Amino acid sequence: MKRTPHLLAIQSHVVFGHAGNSAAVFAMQRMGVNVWPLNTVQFSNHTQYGHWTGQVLDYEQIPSLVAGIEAIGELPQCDAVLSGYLGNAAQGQAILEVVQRVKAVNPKAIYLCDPVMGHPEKSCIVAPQVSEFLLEGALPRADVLCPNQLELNTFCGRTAQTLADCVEMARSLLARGPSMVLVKHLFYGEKDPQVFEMLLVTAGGAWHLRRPLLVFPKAPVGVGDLTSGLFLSRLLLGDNPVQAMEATGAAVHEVLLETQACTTYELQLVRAQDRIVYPRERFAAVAL
Ligand SMILES: Nc1ncnc2c1ncn2[C@@H]1O[C@H](COP(=O)(O)OP(=O)(O)O)[C@@H](O)[C@H]1O
Ligand SMILES: Cc1ncc(COP(=O)(O)O)c(C=O)c1O
Ligand SMILES: [Mg+2]
Repeated sequence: MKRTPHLLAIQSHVVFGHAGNSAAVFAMQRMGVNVWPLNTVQFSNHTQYGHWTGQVLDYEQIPSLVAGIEAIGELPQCDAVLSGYLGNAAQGQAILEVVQRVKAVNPKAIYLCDPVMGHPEKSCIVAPQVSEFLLEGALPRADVLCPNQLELNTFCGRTAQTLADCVEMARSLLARGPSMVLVKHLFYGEKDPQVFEMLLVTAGGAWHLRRPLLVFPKAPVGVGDLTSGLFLSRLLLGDNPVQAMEATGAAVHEVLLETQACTTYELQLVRAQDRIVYPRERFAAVAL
């Protein structure tokens, strides 16, 4: 029997709605992965509502919780660490310690970093110094990096104008640490406004995926977290990076179609659960 992979997911939790672990955990479990959620914050709701209540986890809890798992002998089962929304930069350093610990007991384990940097225009609020941590601390240590366009631009210190720019910029990150970069959403000067585009770059090549751009009164939140979580899940389940990108694009599209049909701001993950696993449509990644 094929072993079920285990994944330590370190990102936000929201009591109401879907962002961070609250967007990704259920979908990753539905895809067939054992998820160990470790919540960096517990907020009432995601920050794009403009106000929220709740707390940031004390950063020392992160290694402490992982030490607890190690003490019961289960840490070597951990196949991957995912990090996303951080409550502060100290949590980031704590996660790097955890990655080191996991790799010490399972050298095959991978670290996927979704570098959630915040987006003041979208009211995505992230603590100060988190961006510096992601640029200096996380990038060199990540095996897989899943930025959105704004985050890619920040890592590279320039704004992409063309698709060729995006490819070049993502490739430049391969020299700085990760062996794989998935840009979850491309946005550049010459972009076709009718399509939603993703880009995957590895040492072996670059692939471009196009799926329909859907119209929402207010863009749903948590899409990036869902994308990173599903991409890592598919890799752990044995997909090659291109297959993982295609499966992820198709699954996320199904969630967004259901969300659009229900006219809700929050992602319709529960209603779309079967289609996350068995999407009706596939979008082929094209080698560039
Ligand atoms: N097919 C789509 N049509 C329209 N908007 C989309 C689509 N897929 C994702 N989005 C929106 O695009 C934005 C970008 O998401 P993405 O770059 O994946 O990550 P992040 O959520 O980290 O910014 C999100 O606001 C999301 O709601
Ligand atoms: C608490 C929390 N977690 C995670 C995110 C990241 O969400 P996204 O997947 O849209 O990048 C946000 C965005 O506002 C947030 O408020
Ligand atoms: Mg994001």
